[in-house]
Amino acid sequence: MMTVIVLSGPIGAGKSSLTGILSKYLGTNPFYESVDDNPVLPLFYENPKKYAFLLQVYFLNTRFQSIKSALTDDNNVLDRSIYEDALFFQMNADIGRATKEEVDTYYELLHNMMSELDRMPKKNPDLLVHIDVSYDTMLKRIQKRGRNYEQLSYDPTLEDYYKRLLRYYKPWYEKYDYSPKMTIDGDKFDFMASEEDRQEVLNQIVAKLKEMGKLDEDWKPNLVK
Ligand SMILES: Nc1ncnc2c1ncn2[C@@H]1O[C@H](COP(=O)(O)OP(=O)(O)OP(=O)(O)O)[C@@H](O)[C@H]1O
Ligand SMILES: Nc1nc(=O)c2ncn([C@H]3C[C@H](O)[C@@H](CO)O3)c2[nH]1
Repeated sequence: MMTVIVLSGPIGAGKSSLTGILSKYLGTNPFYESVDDNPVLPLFYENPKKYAFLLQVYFLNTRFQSIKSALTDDNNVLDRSIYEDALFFQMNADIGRATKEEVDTYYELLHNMMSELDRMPKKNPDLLVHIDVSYDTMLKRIQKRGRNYEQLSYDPTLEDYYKRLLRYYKPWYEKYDYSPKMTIDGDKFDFMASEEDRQEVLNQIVAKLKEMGKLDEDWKPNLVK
């Protein structure tokens, strides 16, 4: 059975990490967001006002490409949903980093591209797994990962940007209804360092997939790599 799982959550929540862990466990394919190979991301952090729109179009394009492959392929796990793109752009527009014309053009393009998905075998993911984190956890992980342009030492106004992002995520997740959804407590579970925590998180996701009928009741991971 073809199952598409999408991860969501703020910067540094652990989406890429969990995408890797989960896809390995389920024996499916991971699809990653374009970050280290993204030529616009450093430009954006250097000059957000100038590059917010370009970055948004860049992400929309790469995300659309991975959705097209993921929705036609077998079983997949996607690192971040396309539904979060509008959240990012709305927030950037609200703090004056995009003009009204850019916002309108972006939304029209987004809707136009999303309507193309109607032709796909499936339009929405089967499950959204949201990683919930506090500001402190988010910041710790951003520091641990160490991308220069995401550090507060690079730009102290990022503190406000990150706190604002967390505020935008709450209502976004509550409203999200394109598929069943579940939350992982990213403050509580250190699924990178603790084997026990990792297993607990995987168990929660597997239990949800079983409850949804996406995995058989007696499903066991094939741990032979
Ligand atoms: N649950 C966790 N416990 C401890 N460390 C974690 C956890 N999740 C992620 N990390 C660490 O935090 C850092 C950020 O994780 P990751 O790159 O997976 O985040 P992300 O949500 O994909 O971020 P982005 O939105 O920026 O792509 C990495 O160094 C990772 O090892
Ligand atoms: N402005 C903006 N809009 C987006 O849609 C978007 N999606 C991701 N990102 C940034 C966050 C992390 O630094 C980095 C990795 O997630 O990329 C975005 N930034």
